[in-house]
Amino acid sequence: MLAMDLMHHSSSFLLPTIPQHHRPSLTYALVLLNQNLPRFTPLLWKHAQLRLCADGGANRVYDEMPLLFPQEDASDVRRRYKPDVIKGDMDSIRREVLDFYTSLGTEIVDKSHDQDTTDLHKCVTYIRDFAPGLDKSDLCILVAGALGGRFDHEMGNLNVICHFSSLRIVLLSDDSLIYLLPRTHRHEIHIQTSVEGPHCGLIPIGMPSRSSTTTGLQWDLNNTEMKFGGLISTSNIVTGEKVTVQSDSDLLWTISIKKL
Ligand SMILES: Nc1ncnc2c1ncn2[C@@H]1O[C@H](COP(=O)(O)OP(=O)(O)OP(=O)(O)O)[C@@H](O)[C@H]1O
Ligand SMILES: Cc1ncc(C[n+]2csc(CCO)c2C)c(N)n1
Repeated sequence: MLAMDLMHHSSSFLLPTIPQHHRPSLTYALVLLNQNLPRFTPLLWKHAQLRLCADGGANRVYDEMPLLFPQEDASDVRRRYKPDVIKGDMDSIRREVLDFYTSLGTEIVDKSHDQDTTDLHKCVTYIRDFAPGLDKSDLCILVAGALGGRFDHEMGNLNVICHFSSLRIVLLSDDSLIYLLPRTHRHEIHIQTSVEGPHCGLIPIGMPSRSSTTTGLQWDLNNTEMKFGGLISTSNIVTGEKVTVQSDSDLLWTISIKKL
């Protein structure tokens, strides 16, 4: 059998500066959803080359970014955090917010005719089709405000990372982050112990896993079967700075984010 390719993962986007030697060296795009902005959103914003708001996500940037800089003038903060694109079905963004960012030159993409895909899906499509010649294997899409709200939205957000399984997409809230480990690769996860862990989970998504194997966890899997309704790995603990995962089915990786 051919050896499977290794995929590296690291949450270095949660660090104030991303070390140059870090593998993989990624380009980040940020999508802001219509849900409480994580407190570290300004950091994600700084690391990202492209920033999109999914419909009502623009209200969050408009309303909540100034709250993260209470000592500064709100309108200064709003002008500094100008999204490149607002895309969605436009049923949640407020008129004043739309007018404000339109006047600053933000690109507005109105997809109100599409009531079958979520606003996050629409934003990921935009990023995927942006710069068509560009190799997307070095691209990582950070999604702020993806968890901890309405359950149908949370499941919709998880469905987006499964739908676009060949893209690196990270769902983030104040408390945790989630991404997909495709079965097509072996995975090496570098743990940023200053900002994440130790609680983590591995969840088979879409179909049962007949065999998953890990290293670096307190409760490692050893050729273990996992399925919904049977065993899934929750409340696991990372024991060091490296976790490896290999499975015959796609798994969700989740790890807690430290409150600093
Ligand atoms: N409570 C929430 N929890 C998690 N994600 C959310 C939540 N609310 C919105 N989102 C995300 O933000 C995106 C934009 O939200 P927005 O409220 O504009 O969407 P919507 O489709 O108009 O919602 P609704 O179902 O309320 O009409 C959604 O596509 C979803 O990905
Ligand atoms: C089976 C089914 N369930 C729900 C919706 C509704 N819906 C899904 S995504 C979306 C857009 C949200 O901005 C809406 C309204 C649908 N179309 N099909």
